[in-house]
Amino acid sequence: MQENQLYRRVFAYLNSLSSIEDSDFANLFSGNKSNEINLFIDPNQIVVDTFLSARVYWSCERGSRSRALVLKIRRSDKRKILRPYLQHVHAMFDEIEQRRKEVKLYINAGDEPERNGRWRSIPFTHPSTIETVAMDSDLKNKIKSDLESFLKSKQYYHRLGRVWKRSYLLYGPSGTGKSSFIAGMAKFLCYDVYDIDLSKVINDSDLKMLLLQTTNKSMIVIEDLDRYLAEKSTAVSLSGILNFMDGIISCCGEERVMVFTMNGKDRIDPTVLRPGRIDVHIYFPLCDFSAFKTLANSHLGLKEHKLFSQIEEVFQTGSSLSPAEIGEIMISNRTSPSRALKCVISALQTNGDGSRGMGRVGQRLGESTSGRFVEECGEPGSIFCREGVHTMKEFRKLYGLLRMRSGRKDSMDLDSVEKENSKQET
Ligand SMILES: Nc1ncnc2c1ncn2[C@@H]1O[C@H](COP(=O)(O)OP(=O)(O)OP(=O)(O)O)[C@@H](O)[C@H]1O
Ligand SMILES: [Mg+2]
Repeated sequence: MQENQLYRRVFAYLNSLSSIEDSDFANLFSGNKSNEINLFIDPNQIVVDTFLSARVYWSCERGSRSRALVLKIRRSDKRKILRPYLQHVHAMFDEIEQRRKEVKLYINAGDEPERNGRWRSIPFTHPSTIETVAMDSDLKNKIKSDLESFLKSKQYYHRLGRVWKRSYLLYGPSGTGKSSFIAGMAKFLCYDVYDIDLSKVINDSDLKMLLLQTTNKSMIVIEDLDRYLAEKSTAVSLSGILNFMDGIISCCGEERVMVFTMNGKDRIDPTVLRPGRIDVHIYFPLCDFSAFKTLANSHLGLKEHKLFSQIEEVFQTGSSLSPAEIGEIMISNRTSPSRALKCVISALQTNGDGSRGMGRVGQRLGESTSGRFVEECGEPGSIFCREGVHTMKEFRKLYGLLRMRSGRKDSMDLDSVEKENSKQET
């Protein structure tokens, strides 16, 4: 049921051979870099390769449900070169991968039996990195060193008889950078991302199958797990999720990082959150003054400004918005940093009681035609004013059934990280 890794390796190796260009026909695909064109072996095409002065012939066969690569070697050469040749292909693949250095995003498609496998991939070009996400710098460094020590811990996990995998929960209100951080983690690890859409998973065993079809060195992501569990909007049962996270099936692959996101973990069954299923908890808070300064620097190029003290005071009254909301105000007003800061102040003051709706506010920013900020910012023509923003009152009216206090705890499960770090090999 698992993808034959040798197939993937040979396929990549063959497509890197110059002889593929000499054949009468091949498939042409545009690459990820501009002007890049890739040649892929075509069914019935024969690609010739040479190894230790022997010639070998590859062809590609495609049935309705399977694909195969066929290797032909002269009988007299077979004993001498077959194994070393395949080892050579393995080694070359590692080099190609190293050069490729492109992270892929896999998405689970609906059930299409005529197609091979359930995952579809595209190059993962999300622009976020760990560095571009505004968060407490100590916490960021701890997460980075946790990831680094995971990468180095193969022997350690094996000695313990544990699967070499680690699970992270990113939780916090909408628009606080959880998805962006996932992209940053994937790039930091150079892992492919398998993003599981639970609404497309047919049942528990389908979820297992998806897991079996992921590769090593990959990050498996389930976003909004709390919503799926609360709304029961997936055909997967709670026990299906638990087994996926830590069941016997999760041992069928290694070097996996699992990442789950939630808006809050209060309503989650504690068995989901137990160590092993979730090793590290990372809280993504609403914007505080320090995160605001990071955003002002990255979005407006401001390290200091005379309005900063006023903004700090507003934050001290308990007002807050998500980094997505503040970032959006800054982007829309980036031609005038002072106006951007004034707009941030108005937005924070409008949200002055320190609590806020925690619906998916950040994602709805573009939908309003509210002109409220037009007067407040005195810039009737700006894009931000015309298209960008609801007032917080309007947000609440629309989405404000759920409210939450904007606590600011540094909630990574540091105990477990530190205990483990101290044990891990360097
Ligand atoms: N901490 C942050 N630092 C920098 N940019 C941020 C931060 N949080 C959010 N953003 C920006 O806001 C937008 C939304 O962020 P993102 O999708 O990562 O939020 P999220 O926490 O996943 O939200 P949701 O819970 O609704 O999925 C992105 O464009 C992102 O760049
Ligand atoms: Mg998200």
